[in-house]
Amino acid sequence: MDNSNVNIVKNICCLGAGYVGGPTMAVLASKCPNIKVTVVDIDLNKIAAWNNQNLDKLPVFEPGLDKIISKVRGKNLFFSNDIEKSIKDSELVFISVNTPTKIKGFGAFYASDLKWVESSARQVAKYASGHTIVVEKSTVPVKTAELIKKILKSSNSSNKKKENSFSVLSSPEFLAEGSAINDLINPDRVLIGGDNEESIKKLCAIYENWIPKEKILVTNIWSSELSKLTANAFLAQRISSINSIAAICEKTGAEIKEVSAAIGSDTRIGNKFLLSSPGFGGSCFQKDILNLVYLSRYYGLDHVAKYWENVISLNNWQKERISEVIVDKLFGTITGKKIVLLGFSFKANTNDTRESPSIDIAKNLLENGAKLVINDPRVSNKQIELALNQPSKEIDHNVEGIWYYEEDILEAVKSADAIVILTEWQEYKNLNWELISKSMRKPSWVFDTRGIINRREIDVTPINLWTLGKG
Ligand SMILES: NC(=O)C1=CN([C@@H]2O[C@H](COP(=O)(O)OP(=O)(O)OC[C@H]3O[C@@H](n4cnc5c(N)ncnc54)[C@H](O)[C@@H]3O)[C@@H](O)[C@H]2O)C=CC1
Ligand SMILES: O=C(O)[C@H]1O[C@H](OP(=O)(O)OP(=O)(O)OC[C@H]2O[C@@H](n3ccc(=O)[nH]c3=O)[C@H](O)[C@@H]2O)[C@H](O)[C@@H](O)[C@@H]1O
Repeated sequence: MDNSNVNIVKNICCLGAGYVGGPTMAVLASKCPNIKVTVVDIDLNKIAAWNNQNLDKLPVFEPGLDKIISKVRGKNLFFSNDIEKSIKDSELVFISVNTPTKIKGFGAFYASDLKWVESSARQVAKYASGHTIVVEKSTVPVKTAELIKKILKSSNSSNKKKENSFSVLSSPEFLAEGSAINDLINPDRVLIGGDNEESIKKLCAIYENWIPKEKILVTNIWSSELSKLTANAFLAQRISSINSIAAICEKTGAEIKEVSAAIGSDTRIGNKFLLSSPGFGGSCFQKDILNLVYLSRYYGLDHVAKYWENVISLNNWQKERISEVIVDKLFGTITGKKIVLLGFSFKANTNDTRESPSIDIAKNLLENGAKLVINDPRVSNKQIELALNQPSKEIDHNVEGIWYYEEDILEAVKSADAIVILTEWQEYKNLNWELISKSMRKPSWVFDTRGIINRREIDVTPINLWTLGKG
């Protein structure tokens, strides 16, 4: 697209300072020094945390993020509570707010709750001045842009004095947590959906500051919205597919890593996203598939809905079956047994625990009376308490179904019956198994749900090793 004639956008506002808004705007600001970027949020504590001088206290842990923040914060990147002024001053507003699954009302447990998107659109309608480009960055159901357009339009008709105009674009985000900075700097593609050519050109011109033109795809707005849901559904489907095969490996003596390598070398299949695991977590895969299921049902496509719903049921089964394997190997009962969980975030290199498989597995083990010791290099005791909905409690020999947090792994494993590796943190790849084995209760077990342990290092100890997807 030829953008040579467009007026360059100089002020951008982003509504939502979360896992997407924060890192995305930090990279955008660092690549576009002439654009002033202001990130706002209704959560005042979050904005305060983004402004914290101690970069270890940023609300999002993402490798490389602290360096970028230290370079651009206060120069052309600002985190602010002043939503009104930030919108008023901006020619372009990104909506990057949460769109979780509804938990009540029509469509509960399937549809996305769009109340935050709606409130964002209302804020823009109220405070914008002049022509404002509104860009959906949140993942939304197809046709959400219509809702945003209606809200923006109605604000004009209800306020005769205002002479604002709006155009709405979709530009979904494809970053993955833990690799967000690299994903934002070198994306496979950037997607822009819309019908207002002038606005599309302006957004293209921003991205072209660092992204090659050929990677910027322009589609109609509904294709853009649907592509985001589809991308996540396909990625999640690969994980459920490989996890289903891992279960067959365990029964037959095949090895999932070998199978993944064998099928992944077929270029039509590709070698990425074929790691078996305790199941996919994160705030989006399940939510976005449920959204697709809801959409399919809405349009009477029951077969399509069932097809995608099975990706989630396999994922749920994976977490359950791992919990069952643990109980089974520990002589059918874990009541009062000390089990160490290594990893609570849903994947390595993030402090995010949303929908982490560790949550369901921990809950299953607690229900069965285990005494859990939980370790994670980036997740705090408080986050785990919230996720498990149960306060931590020092081990009491008379109480079952309790857990506590332990920073020191060697301390955690003392007298433990089992260790379960749930997140593939680098810290867990090079543990001293000889030392660990000495302080565990015998017979001791290690359950490796990520396939990260070197079997030879365990073989020289008395530990029994169970590896996911290995017969
Ligand atoms: N987390 C991820 O890796 C990815 C998320 N997404 C999508 O991006 C969207 C945002 O996700 P996250 O950043 O993870 O959510 P988040 O929950 O971390 O952040 C959303 C923020 O928006 C704020 N907010 C809500 N309503 C607001 C309003 N009216 N004005 C200003 N701020 C408001 C919330 O207080 C919250 O801090 C979701 O739709 C998600 O599906 C897309 C790609 C990757
Ligand atoms: O919309 C979103 O939120 C994002 O969702 C995912 O990103 P994310 O959830 O951050 O992380 P992934 O790397 O996709 O991992 C998701 C889950 O799948 C698991 N996984 C991933 C890859 C794999 O081979 N096996 C596997 O079990 C991970 O451990 C994790 O629990 C997508 O990869 C992003 O493109 C998308 O933007």
